[in-house]
Amino acid sequence: MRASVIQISVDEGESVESRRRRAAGLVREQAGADLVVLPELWTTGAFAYDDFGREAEPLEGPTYEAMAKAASDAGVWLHAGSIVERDPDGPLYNTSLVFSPSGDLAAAYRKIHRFGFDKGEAVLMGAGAELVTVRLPQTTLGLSTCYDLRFPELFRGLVDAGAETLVVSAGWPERRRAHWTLLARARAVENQSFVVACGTAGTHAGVPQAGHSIVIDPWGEVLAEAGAGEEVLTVEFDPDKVAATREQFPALKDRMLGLQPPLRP
Ligand SMILES: NC(=O)CCC(=O)C(=O)O
Repeated sequence: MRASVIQISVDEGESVESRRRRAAGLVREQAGADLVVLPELWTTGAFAYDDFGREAEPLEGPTYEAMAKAASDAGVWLHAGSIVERDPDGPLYNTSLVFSPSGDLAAAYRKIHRFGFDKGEAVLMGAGAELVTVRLPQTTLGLSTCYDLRFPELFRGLVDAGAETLVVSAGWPERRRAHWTLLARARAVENQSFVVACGTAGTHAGVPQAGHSIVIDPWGEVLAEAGAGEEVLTVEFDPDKVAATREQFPALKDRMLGLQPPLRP
């Protein structure tokens, strides 16, 4: 299986419209890949909170249109990263879109863990409530977005739902790059799954981005890692390695579910 991870640069100097055109062009160039992945909120930038309201779009808005067409032109499964979704009956959401090679929407995932504590995304957006997996011919994807990476129970839930390849679409800052790499590898090892983690390059809202998109196998080995700048990371991997790893080292079978808190303080 061949995956292309598009670590696009998100900088204020470029308009959203221009970046949308460029992203669509980069997706088209990946014809022949099985899976193409874009990062979180690459239209506005994950930290450009002041732009969220202005750039919010309906689910089937301009980014949806451009990405559906790019997926079908390239004939690839496309995780199109996330958009600021304006729900007509509710708040804004940080919503990831996955398209099939015919350009049909296969899944939408609303980010569950919002970043910012008591500001930014955490107050500007609503929280998703549903885990989302997507069945591809070669593997089952489990979807997550950026800050979700810090919450292992989300990934365990995805594995319980059949995920074998955990996709992390992110806009992770350079300041915490060590956490990004460490957590991505931990999620791969503890879930005996591939991790395909796509971040952004560039600087927006004064926040330099980490880049360093990374693809990790179920044993925790790094198959490919990007640098800091804009880059398309291409990697081949064997999806059967998930079943083989889980069989050879069946740690997932030793889970002790329903542990109780101590009886005495
Ligand atoms: N966009 C995000 O979710 C940022 C997450 C982050 O910076 C962190 O977890 O650290």
